[in-house]
Amino acid sequence: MALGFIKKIFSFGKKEVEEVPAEEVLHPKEALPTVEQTYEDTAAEEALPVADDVEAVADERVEDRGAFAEREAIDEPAPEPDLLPEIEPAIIYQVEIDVTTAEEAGVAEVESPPAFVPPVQPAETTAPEEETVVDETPEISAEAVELPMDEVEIEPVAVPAPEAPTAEVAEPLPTPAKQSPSKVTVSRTVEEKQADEPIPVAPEKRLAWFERLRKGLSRSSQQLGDSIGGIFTKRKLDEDTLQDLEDVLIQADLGMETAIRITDSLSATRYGKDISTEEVRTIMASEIEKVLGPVAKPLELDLSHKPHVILVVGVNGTGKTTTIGKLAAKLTAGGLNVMLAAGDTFRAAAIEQLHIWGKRTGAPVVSSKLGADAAGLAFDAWKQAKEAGSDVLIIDTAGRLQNRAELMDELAKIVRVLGKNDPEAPHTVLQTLDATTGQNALNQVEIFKNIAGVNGLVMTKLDGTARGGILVAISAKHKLPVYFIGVGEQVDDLEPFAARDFAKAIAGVA
Ligand SMILES: Nc1nc2c(ncn2[C@@H]2O[C@H](COP(=O)(O)OP(=O)(O)OP(=O)(O)O)[C@@H](O)[C@H]2O)c(=O)[nH]1
Repeated sequence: MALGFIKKIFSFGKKEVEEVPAEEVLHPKEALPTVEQTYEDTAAEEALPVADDVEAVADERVEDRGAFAEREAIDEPAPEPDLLPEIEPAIIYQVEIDVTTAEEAGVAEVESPPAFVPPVQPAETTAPEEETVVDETPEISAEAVELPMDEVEIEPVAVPAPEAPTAEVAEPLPTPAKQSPSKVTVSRTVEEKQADEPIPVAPEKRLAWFERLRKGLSRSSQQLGDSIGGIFTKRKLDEDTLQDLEDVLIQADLGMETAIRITDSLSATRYGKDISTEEVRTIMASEIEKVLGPVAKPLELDLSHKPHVILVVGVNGTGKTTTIGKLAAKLTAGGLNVMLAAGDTFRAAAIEQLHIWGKRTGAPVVSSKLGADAAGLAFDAWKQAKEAGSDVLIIDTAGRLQNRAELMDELAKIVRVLGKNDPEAPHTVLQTLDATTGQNALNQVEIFKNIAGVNGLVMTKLDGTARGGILVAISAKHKLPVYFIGVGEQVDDLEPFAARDFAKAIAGVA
C-alpha cells in the first residue's frame, strides 16, 4: 500500500493522542473573511464593556504607539522561488506524552526558584541597522531544565494514501536528533536548574498549580456559591428559582447557552423538590465539564512542515510573550528545536523580554530594530528557522485592541506573508486571553479568529482574580481548542487545559 501524504505529530496534553487525519487539522487560513467583512459582521455587535484595567493598560500601551499607523510598512515581499518548500511525504508519528499531574505524583507543594520577572530595559536609543538579529548565545541550555525521563515512543503509523496521487513509499523519517529513545513525561512540577545561581536559602512554598487555579477562580466560585445559597434557602425547585439561577449563571459570564443547560439539567431531575447548594454545584460542574470537554485538546505540532509556525496574538498585556517563553521551555524540554521571533516590534521591552526568554530556554531569537515591519520580521524569521532546521518557530506579535482596524490589518498581513513561505503557515494561531477580562474576551476571540485565523486559545492569569466563567461561554460559542492555562509568571506556570479541573474549580466543587 503506497503511503500517502501523512504527518508527524508532536503533542502536549493530558489526553492520549489519537491519529490526526490530515483533513481534520484545523488550518487558520480556511475561508478567512477580509478585515472589512469582519467589521461589517461585528459592527452589529454591542460594543461590550471592557474591564477598566484592561482598557486602561491597552490604551496606554497603544497610545505610545501613535506612530504605528503612520509607519511606512514594507511591501509584502514576493516569495523567492527556492523558498517554496517541496512537499515531501512524511510519516505520522504518534508521540505519547503523559502529563503527570502534581496529585498523581503525590506532590502537594513544590519548591521553586523565586518568581522570574524579566527586567524592563530602557528603550533602545540607537536602533541597530536594518537587519534581523539572531541571538544564539543562550546562557542556560535547555538541558538545564530537569525532567523525569522514561521513553518517547515514536511509532511510524502507515495510513492509506488519500485520494492524492500515490507517492513513492517514503522511508520513515529519522527521529529528530535531540529526541533520545526515552519517553518525556511533561511533569507539572518541571524544576528548572539555574546553572550557576545558588539555590535560594528559603524558597517560598508554592501551591501546586491546581491549588493556584482554584484560588484564582475562588472569587468566581464564591460569588456563585453565595448567589446560589441565596436562591435555594428552603425553597423547592420551581420556575422562579430556575429563572433566578439562570440570571446568576449569566452574570458569572458562563453564557446563556450553558446557563440554560444547567437549569434544564436541574429541572429534569429535581423539579418540585428540595435541593441543596452542594447538589446545584455538582450539577453545574458536570454541565460545565460537558461544554469544556470537547475543547480540552492537546496542542498538535505538525512537524512534517518544518518549521511548524505558531503565531501568538491577543490584546495588550494578555501574556503573549510570557506564554511564548513558557511554551518554548516545554517544547525544548521535549527535545524540539525551537526558534523565537520578536514580532512585537513596537515595544522595546517586549523585544528584550523575548531575548531573555530565549536565553532561559535555549531558543535562538530573531529580532529586528524597534518599529520595523512585523510582517517583514516574520518573513525573515521563517527563512532563518528553515535554514537552521528548527522544528518550531514561535512568533510574538504586538498587543492590539480588536477594534483597531489598522492594527488588525497588520496582523492579517503577517498571516498572508507567512503563507508565501509555506501555504499552511501559520499552522497554529494561538490567542492569549486574560482571565481577568470577562465579557470582552468573547468579542476579542470573534475578531481575532476572523482576521488572524485563531485556531487555539490560552487563558492566562488564572492564578489572579480570574473571571474564568467567560472561557465556558467562549468554548460554547466558538468551539476553539483551549490548549493551556497560565497560572503564574514563572516558566513552569503553563498547564495543559483540563476540563474537569476547571469545571470543578469554577463550580467550587472539591
Ligand atoms: N499572575 C500571572 N501573571 C501573568 C501570567 N501570564 C503573564 N503574566 C504577566 O502579565 C504581564 C503581561 O505579560 P506579557 O507577556 O508581557 O503580555 P503581552 O501580551 O506580551 O503584552 P504586550 O506585549 O504589551 O501586548 C506580565 O507582567 C506577565 O508577567 C499568568 O499566567 N499569571
